[in-house]
Amino acid sequence: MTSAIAVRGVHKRFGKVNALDGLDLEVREGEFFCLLGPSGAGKTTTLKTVAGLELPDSGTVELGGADMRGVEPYDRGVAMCFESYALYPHKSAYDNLASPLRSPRHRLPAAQARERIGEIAELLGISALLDRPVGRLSNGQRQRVALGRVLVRPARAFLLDEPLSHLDAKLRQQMRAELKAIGAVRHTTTLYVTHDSVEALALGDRIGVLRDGRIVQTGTREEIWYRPYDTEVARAFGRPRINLLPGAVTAEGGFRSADGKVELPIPAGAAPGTEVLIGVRPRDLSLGEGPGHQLTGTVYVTEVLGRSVEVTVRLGEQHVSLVAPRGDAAGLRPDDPVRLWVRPENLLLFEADRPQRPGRRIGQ
Ligand SMILES: Nc1ncnc2c1ncn2[C@@H]1O[C@H](COP(=O)(O)OP(=O)(O)OP(=O)(O)O)[C@@H](O)[C@H]1O
Repeated sequence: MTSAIAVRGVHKRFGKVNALDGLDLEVREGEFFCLLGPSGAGKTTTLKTVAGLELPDSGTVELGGADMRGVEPYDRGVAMCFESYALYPHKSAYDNLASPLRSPRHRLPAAQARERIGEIAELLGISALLDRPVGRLSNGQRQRVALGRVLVRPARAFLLDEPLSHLDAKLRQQMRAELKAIGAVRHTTTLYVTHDSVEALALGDRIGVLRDGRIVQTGTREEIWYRPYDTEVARAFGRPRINLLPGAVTAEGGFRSADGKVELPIPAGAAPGTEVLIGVRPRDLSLGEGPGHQLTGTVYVTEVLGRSVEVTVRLGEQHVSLVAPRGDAAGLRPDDPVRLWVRPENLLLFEADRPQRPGRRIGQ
């Protein structure tokens, strides 16, 4: 099957900065693909390269199987929404939404245009603002108009650059839930850029993790969550963050922490003496006794997170955090002894981190 978007071996330099360093990316037809990466990873440059607003130094961009070399942005048929949105400040929100439908290529009869705009405005919660000049809207309202401007016209793909970043937390969460339900989005290949892993997990049919201008891992949320490529990917997903205990593989093939206080069987084969990190997510550690590996420690601190409690436990010289239902953690005080348990399948094993090179996961 041809990919809707294929980026192959793209390099892009700005002076001394290697913005894209051999980027490979494939987005399938109709897929909602999230590109996740920290600031400066090359997310915006990737979108601009697909849109044709930046030209690769080398490598290719294909849309629907066709090489885009020499094809102008306007002729690529993609619709892009920038974080720094370009709107007409003196025109009304309605006119801003309508302008793409007045271009020769996407012209719609007035009644049909009104219907389409009404529908998108409704879904984005901006119906009441349509008569207002965009210059007098809040940042969050303006951002929704900018998103609407992209979604209003048919496109072969939507390229969205942090389109919810200016919304307050509540609206952002609500829009996140609604965005994928918008008919146009459901039926159109979407490449969505974000630095927010919660957003990527919530929205992405698949997620591509971008680092230093290259994709380090592509997968479904389950693949990225359960089989992270390395410690940095593991740390990027999940709050509180994954616990990573340093130690080494023993002569018997188990794990012993660096301080000698924690011993665990390991989930994958690794040579004795190998320096490793054993990873367990806070929600996979439980208080008390259960069908898994048992650990003992003392309470360091507890913090209420709504209906659950984050408990930080001292295990030897290390701290681990776990998230427990409020009932289980009620009454725990600093220095109380506690027992913990973890299912063997929830342990992840990584090579030790080295400078500039996060430890890779060991095992299948
Ligand atoms: N036009 C440009 N001129 C010079 N350097 C640039 C230009 N555009 C991007 N860069 C540099 O290329 C690198 C990647 O930038 P890019 O904007 O793609 O990252 P990003 O992942 O989108 O970051 P952010 O989340 O901060 O927007 C950065 O180091 C940036 O400073």
